[in-house]
Formats: sequence, structure tokens, C-alpha cells
Amino acid sequence: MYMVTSAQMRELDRRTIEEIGIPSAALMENAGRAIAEEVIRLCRERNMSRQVDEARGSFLERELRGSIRGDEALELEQPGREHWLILAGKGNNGGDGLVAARYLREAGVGVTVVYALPPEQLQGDGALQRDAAARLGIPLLVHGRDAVDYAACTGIVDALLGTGAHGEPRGAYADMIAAANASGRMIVSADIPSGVDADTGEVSQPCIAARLTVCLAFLKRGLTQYPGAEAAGEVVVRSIGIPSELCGQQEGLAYLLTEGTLRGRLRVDAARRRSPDGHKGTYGHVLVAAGSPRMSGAGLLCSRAALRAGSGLVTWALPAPLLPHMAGAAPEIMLAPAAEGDWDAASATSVLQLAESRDVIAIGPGLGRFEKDGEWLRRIWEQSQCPLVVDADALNMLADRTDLSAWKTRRADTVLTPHPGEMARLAGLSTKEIQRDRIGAAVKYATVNRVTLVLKGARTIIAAPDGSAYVNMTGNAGMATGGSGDVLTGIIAGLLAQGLTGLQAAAYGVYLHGLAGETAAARRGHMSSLIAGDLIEAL
Ligand SMILES: NC(=O)C1=CN([C@@H]2O[C@H](COP(=O)(O)OP(=O)(O)OC[C@H]3O[C@@H](n4cnc5c(N)ncnc54)[C@H](O)[C@@H]3O)[C@@H](O)[C@H]2O)[C@@H](O)CC1
Ligand SMILES: [K+]
Repeated sequence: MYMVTSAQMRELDRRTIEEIGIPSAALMENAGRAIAEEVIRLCRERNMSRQVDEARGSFLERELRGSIRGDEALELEQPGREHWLILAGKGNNGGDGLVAARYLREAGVGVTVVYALPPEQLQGDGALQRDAAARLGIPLLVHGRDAVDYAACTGIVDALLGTGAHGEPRGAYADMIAAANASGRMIVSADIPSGVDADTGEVSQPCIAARLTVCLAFLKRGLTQYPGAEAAGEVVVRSIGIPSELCGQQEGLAYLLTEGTLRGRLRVDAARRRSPDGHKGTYGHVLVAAGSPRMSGAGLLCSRAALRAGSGLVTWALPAPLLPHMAGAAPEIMLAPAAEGDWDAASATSVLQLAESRDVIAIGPGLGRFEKDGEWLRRIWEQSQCPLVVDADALNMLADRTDLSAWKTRRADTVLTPHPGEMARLAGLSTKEIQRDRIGAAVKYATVNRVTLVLKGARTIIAAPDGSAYVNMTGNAGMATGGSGDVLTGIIAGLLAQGLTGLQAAAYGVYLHGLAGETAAARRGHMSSLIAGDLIEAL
């Protein structure tokens, strides 16, 4: 599923209208109708229990009616119980709300339009809709002029601000958002909740807290990232007649990481799947350079996850003193002493030697920091020929480098898996700055440094060196537990070993890691008790 910024959306609107010749009023009509249909659906759901009681009767009635059907998407039994306020801004978002008001009225739902500003200020398509609503006699109120009883309605359509919003909602808009939230009524937002930044997911004070957001044409990025994702509630993307080919032609697109995206754009070549005559060598060999006396578990989790992700073989390079303690901890893993004492700069040579006969290196989990570790990492970064997954302490070593562009460009794929704190150090920003625009920060780092970047956290982002980005939806808050990241690193390395590209391995890895979290939570009965080892077992 495509995801767009407001600038990309504006350009798509423009091209549809000017190049394809679909009138803007037609797009607005489709938008408003889609919103009305979703409102009706919600009303139906709310009345569900009552409808179940009456289901038998209505079923018989439907049989008698034969095969002639009405516009069921806009049909509501006993619509008279519903009265909705349509909050309309002065831009096109308000115009969408006015169209929705017409269709809801048509379905028998009581509607009152509440204009944020005097309706004379609406222009273009919005003015056309204002006049149509007036001619139909749809009741209207104007904020600041008329008293509005928000609590007297059964639901609210928020058509105040859409993708044309800039900055914090001001004046009437801010007052109306606050009043709508305070009413406690169900709110359906047109396109985006007013107050959410469509590109970043930042929220203003105040910001609409929607039960449902009817996103128009294409998913807006900001609805996938917190706190915007929270404000949006359930999100449904409705087509309004803008051709998706046009969207596909845009550069630097983002995608929702759905099963469709994985089976489509990120499809793995059939030759990469398990073949009946394969042997352990067919599925690659991961070298894990991780763990230290105080954090040995990180290396173990990473190595086990690589195996569970399907890698044929896994060798864990670790400091020699750790070896006797780890022997037997996971009999499937081969152990290789790579440093005499703890990790040191000289051990880069051993890691590189071990890597010569392996297909991928995963580096970082539980490594700790040591003297000249930046040089250690640089040697492995520049001299290893195979794909590299960089995590945890290795990311901090990378963050300390003076200038990554002075390092030799890697020919093989490089995947970085920072959490927001590590990302902040990598980018030289604060964690808050990273979280403010996660997609933007991830894409920038990935393109400038030519790496695949996995920015972890709820709704993990995978950014590719070509500027495309993917947002993951699987997983749960139970995965916020020590070692969860080490497991992800292992999964990605395990997938790389089987011949997936850096982008594929990162995307499938993140998706499967989240799915494992969901499975593990279901097995445990509650997400809170989930621990990293459960994720491996759920793979
Ligand atoms: N052809 C199109 O462009 C289409 C646009 N559509 C709708 O139009 C929306 C975009 O419409 P517009 O570009 O007119 O913009 P909006 O309707 O999102 O809002 C812009 C208006 O709000 C004011 N405003 C902006 N930021 C404000 C703030 N922080 N506080 C108070 N007032 C503020 C601006 O002065 C402007 O009048 C989309 O989100 C979508 O709902 C749909 O109708 C489909 C077709
Ligand atoms: K809105």
C-alpha cells in the first residue's frame, strides 16, 4: 500500500485534475461519499446488538425482496436515531465534510453543519458544496456566532483541517477541536484528524482524537507513526478516483509493509525458497560477532534467531573466556574464539578471517565498548566482502566516527538496526528530534550513507538506500523487552544468509519478528510476560 506526504498528495491531485481531466469536484464528491459510507458503517456496528435480535425478521424480508438491492453502503435501519455534527473548515477538507453531510442526510441521518469561519469564506469546490447544502436546507451553525451543543449529537465528522494545514490549529479550529473531544462523542475524521501532521505524525495541542479516520486516495505517512497513529484511531483508506499509476510514478515513495507489499514489491525469488534437495550449505552461514562476559545472552539470542530464521549454519565469534560457559547452551551453534581476553582492536583480524568462509556478519549485540573499537569496526566494515548487519554497541562505535563518508563504501549490503536512541547518536540529533519525524530521519540517513536502515520502535521503519521506505504494522508492546533487538538482528542475518537482499531481509525480518511477538503473546496469554526467547520459539 502506497503512503504519501501532503506535497506528494497535492501533486497527485493536480495531475489527476489537469493531466487526466477528472474534475476536482468529482474527487471531492467521491471523498465525501466515502466518508458518509464509513459513518454509516460505524453507526451500523454501534447498533449491531439490536440488529442481531431483529436479524431473523430482516433476513426473511430480504428474501422476499428478491435480488433488487438498494445502495446498501448508504442504508441505515432506523437512521432517525442518529444526529451528526459536521465540522467544516474553509478549505477542501471542509468541502469533503459538506459532501458527506449531503449523503448522510440522504440516508436519513440528521446532520448539522458547523462552520469554523463564516461560510462566505469558502472558495472553489468548497463554496459549491456550501451552496448545495444550503439549497437542500441542511441546518448550519457558525462557530462564534451560534451556540453549538456538541454533546447533543450522536457523532461528529471532523472536516476542519486536512493536508493543507500548517502548524498548530489556530483560533476557531483549536476551539472546535477541543469542544469535539470534550463532547465524548464518536469522531470520524476526514482524511486526517485535525491537528495531526500528515507527514510526520506529530500532534498539536489540541488535536482531534478520532474513532475512525477516512483517509482519502492514499495513506498519509503521519497516520502510521505515533502519536498521529493514536489520534487517528482505526484508519480506512478510500479510493476517490486518483489513478494509482500516478502514485507509483512518484520518487521516494513509502509503503505500508503489508503481506501484499511483501509478496509484491519485495517478492523473494523462488530460487531462494527451501528446495527439496537443499543441504545446510544451501541456506547460508551466518557469523555472529557479539556478546561479552557481562552480556553473553545477546550473542546467544542473536545466533539462535539466525538459525530459526532458516540459516543453514551459524558460527558465533566470541571472546575466548566466554566459550566454556556457552558450550552446550545451544548445541546447534558453532563457537569460535575471536579474542583472547575480552574484545580488543586486534580481534578484528580473527573476525575477518572467520568471515571469509561465511555469507553474512551480524555484529554488535552485547559487544560492549573497548579501546579503539571504532578502528575495529572500520576494518570489518571496509574489509569484509559479505553483507553486514550492524546493531547495538557497533552502532555506537559508528556514531563516534568522525565521518562515515571517509570510510570505504561497502559493496555488499549493509543493514543498520538502531532504536531511536542509537539513531539519534548516528544522526547527531536528540531522540526527540528523531521521533518527531521518524520516516524523514530514517530515509535521510539511509540515502546519504547508502545503507538499509531499520529504525526500531512501534511502527518500525525500513529505509532503503534508494529513498524508499516501508512501515511495519506487526508486533506489540510486549516486545519492548531486553534481547528483542538481538533477536531481530539474528533474524535479518539469517535471511541475508539465504540470499535475500538487504532490503528484503530487513523488511521480512521486521515483519516476521513482529508476527512472532504476536504469536508469542497469544501463547503466553498476555503480552506483558513476553521475553526475547519466546520470540525465537515463535518464529
Ligand atoms: N483536489 C483536491 O485537492 C482534493 C482535496 N481533498 C481534500 O482537501 C484537503 C486539502 O485541502 P486544502 O488544501 O484546501 O486544505 P485544508 O482543507 O486542509 O485546510 C486549509 C485551510 O485551513 C487554513 N489553515 C491551514 N492551517 C491552519 C491552522 N493551523 N489553523 C487554522 N487554519 C489553518 C488555511 O488557511 C486553509 O484555508 C485534503 O485533506 C482532502 O480532505 C479532497 O476533497 C479530494 C480532492
Ligand atoms: K480532518
